[in-house]
Amino acid sequence: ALLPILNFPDPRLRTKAKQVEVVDDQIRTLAADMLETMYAAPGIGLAASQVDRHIQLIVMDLSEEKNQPMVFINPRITPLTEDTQPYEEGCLSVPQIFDKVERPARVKIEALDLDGKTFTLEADGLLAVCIQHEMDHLDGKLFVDYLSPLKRQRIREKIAKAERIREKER
Ligand SMILES: O=C(O)C[C@@H](Cc1ccccc1)C(=O)SCC(=O)c1ccccc1
Ligand SMILES: [Zn+2]
Repeated sequence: ALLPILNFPDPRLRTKAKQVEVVDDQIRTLAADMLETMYAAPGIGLAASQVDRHIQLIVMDLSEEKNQPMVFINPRITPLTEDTQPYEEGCLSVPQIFDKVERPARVKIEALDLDGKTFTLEADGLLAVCIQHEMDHLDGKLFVDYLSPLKRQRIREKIAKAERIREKER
């Protein structure tokens, strides 16, 4: 089922996600709903926090054909290098806004899969950028938090204006 995505500056996006205790059918159904919601947006990642479910669950699919879904449960990342790289990020919770964010260029990811089995993954490039962006969501952090206060204020005004226009059209 398609799930509603929370939009900045909704305070619920600032909630810290809790660990998943048991990987059961409820988690598997939520992961499937999150993938469906992500593909429909469209997006390449989605954290449970964005659909107002505050548990440590992330879905991603960086493939062109949108047929390589990845699921991370209780993910932990460790940077594999001090080198950082800038990347133009977007966010399904901050529509129409894109801006550069510096993040560690390579990371090691350790997480549970949908069978509850632990796996590790080394990531660089867009995979490293996206997993770190999603992990921030689970900590109640948004990519706009890395921008200047002035830019963040401008983004709030832009979103508020877009919402006023949508209200009028209704
Ligand atoms: O809000 C999210 O977590 C999803 C976000 C993930 C992300 C994208 C780019 C850099 C960092 C994190 C998005 O998917 S935004 C939409 C987007 O970037 C995109 C959409 C369609 C195709 C390719 C990219
Ligand atoms: Zn995001």
